[in-house]
Order: sequence, then C-alpha cells, then structure tokens
Amino acid sequence: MTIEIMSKKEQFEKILKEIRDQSPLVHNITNYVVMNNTANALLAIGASPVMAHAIEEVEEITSIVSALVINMGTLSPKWVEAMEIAIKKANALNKPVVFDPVGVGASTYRTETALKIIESYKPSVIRGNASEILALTQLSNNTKGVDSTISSENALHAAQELSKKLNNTIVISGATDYIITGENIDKVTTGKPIMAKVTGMGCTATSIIGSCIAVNPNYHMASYLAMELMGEAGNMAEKISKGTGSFQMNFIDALYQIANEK
Ligand SMILES: Nc1ncnc2c1ncn2[C@@H]1O[C@H](COP(=O)(O)OP(=O)(O)O)[C@@H](O)[C@H]1O
Ligand SMILES: Cc1ncsc1CCOP(=O)(O)O
Ligand SMILES: [Mg+2]
Repeated sequence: MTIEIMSKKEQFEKILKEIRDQSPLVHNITNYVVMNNTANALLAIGASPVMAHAIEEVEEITSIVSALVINMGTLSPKWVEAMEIAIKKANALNKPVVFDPVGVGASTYRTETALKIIESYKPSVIRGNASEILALTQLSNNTKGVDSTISSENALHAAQELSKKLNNTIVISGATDYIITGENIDKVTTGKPIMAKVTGMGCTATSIIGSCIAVNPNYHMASYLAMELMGEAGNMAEKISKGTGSFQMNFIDALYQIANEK
C-alpha cells in the first residue's frame, strides 16, 4: 500500500479548492468594526458568510452552517446570550467553532465572558494575539485595548498549556503566528508588520480559520493553512500598497487572487 503524504503546498492548494467547491456557509457572531471586511474576505476565498446575532435566530442559523465564528469584539449582554446559544448548538451538532477573545483582559466583563465561553463550551480553535492568549490563561494582563503589547513567543508556553487543558488548537498571531495543538507546534512567518496597523486583520484571520475548519476536520492543519493564507495575502498586498487604506483593499484582492489561482 502506498502511503501518500501531501506537502504543505499541496495541502494549501487542496483546502483552497475545497473552499471554492463547497463554498461553506460560515456563521459569524462578530463585532461592528469588522463585519463588512470579514464578510468580503470570506467571499473573496469562496466561502459564504452570514452575520447573525439576534437571540431569536442564532440557534436556527447555527444548525445550517458548516462552522461558527464567535468574536467578542463589541460585547453586550444580548450578544453574549446569542454567543452562548450558538456555541451550545454547534457543540451539540459537532460543528467546528473558532473563538476570538478580542480584548480579553481589557475589562472584567471581557475576561469573565471569555472564561465562561472556554470553560462552559468547546471551541475547536481559539485565535488571539499574544496579549489576549496570555490574558485568557490569567497568567498576566498586557492587553492594550484590542492590540497586543508583547510578542507571540511570550504566550507560547501558556498557549500550549491551554491547548492541553481544553484539548483544542490555539493560534497566537503576530510577527510569528504559532499554531499549537498540545505538543504539536507549527509557525507561520509570512505576514507583514503593516497588517497590525489595519483594524480587523486578526478578526479576518479568525473567520478564515472558520472557513478552513469548515472543510477540513484536521483543525491544526486547517488553522495553519488559514494563517499561511493570511500571510501570503498580506505579503502580496503590501508590495502594491501606499499605506493602510489601500492595503485593506489590496488585501481582499490578494485573497481573491490566491484563492482563485488554479
Ligand atoms: N509584526 C507583524 N509582522 C508580520 N505579520 C504580522 C505582524 N503583526 C500581525 N501580523 C499578522 O497580522 C494578522 C493579524 O494578527 P494580529 O495583529 O496579531 O491580530 P489582532 O488584530 O487580533 O491583534 C496575522 O495574520 C498576523 O500574522
Ligand atoms: C478596534 C476594535 N474595537 C472593538 S472590536 C475592534 C476590532 C478589532 O479587530 P482586530 O483585533 O482584528 O484588529
Ligand atoms: Mg484581535
């Protein structure tokens, strides 16, 4: 019997094709700041976004999608209630969930909400910057609003412990992105510093992870490929952008071009 081991490049091409072919419906409960950009990023790669947060409909929406993205960027009690209903349903139906603990550590409310979500439910993947991942473990609090003040390496050990405790995949984004599932660690270094100067790049990464885990049940590999896609698109966009405004637009074009290369 021949055992076929695909290279990461082949896996990358395969997941892009799967997203194009399946056009997975991805349910995003996300923040006001990034909704439009995130939806466009998902459309650019061939996924199908739906943004829905009303408690009257989230359970129904979650039951028809291929993955759920929970992003706590602009929290309020009704939204938290919606997040809990949605993640509970996704867990019951064994649907993949990615959680973005935006700004955890910046307020007691954010920290309590994030802890409730990771302790009461099961996110398949958690993606945050280094300050957010450290704040999630409550080992330290370096969060400056929604941005990180430390480098990814500072959160590596904590992320590994958290991954083992929750039995899931943790992604720390930054100059180096780390994808951690227990003892298994991969890294991506293809991004560009300008990405941290455009709002919503982290949230976009989280939703792209959502699209990738929708079509690939290997959540570690799917998250790695999602971060690789972010990095490649960032790299491509940076080359032709004059500043952060054009970068934001060029980044969506780059996603589209990479995803549609045959
Ligand atoms: N200094 C950097 N150099 C290269 N890429 C970066 C840098 N900072 C962030 N990125 C990239 O930007 C994207 C968003 O990450 P990050 O800025 O850490 O998220 P957040 O917006 O949640 O703080 C990721 O794809 C990451 O690789
Ligand atoms: C600025 C801001 N404030 C609340 S949510 C948000 C967007 C954060 O997006 P990202 O973490 O992807 O930069
Ligand atoms: Mg963020």
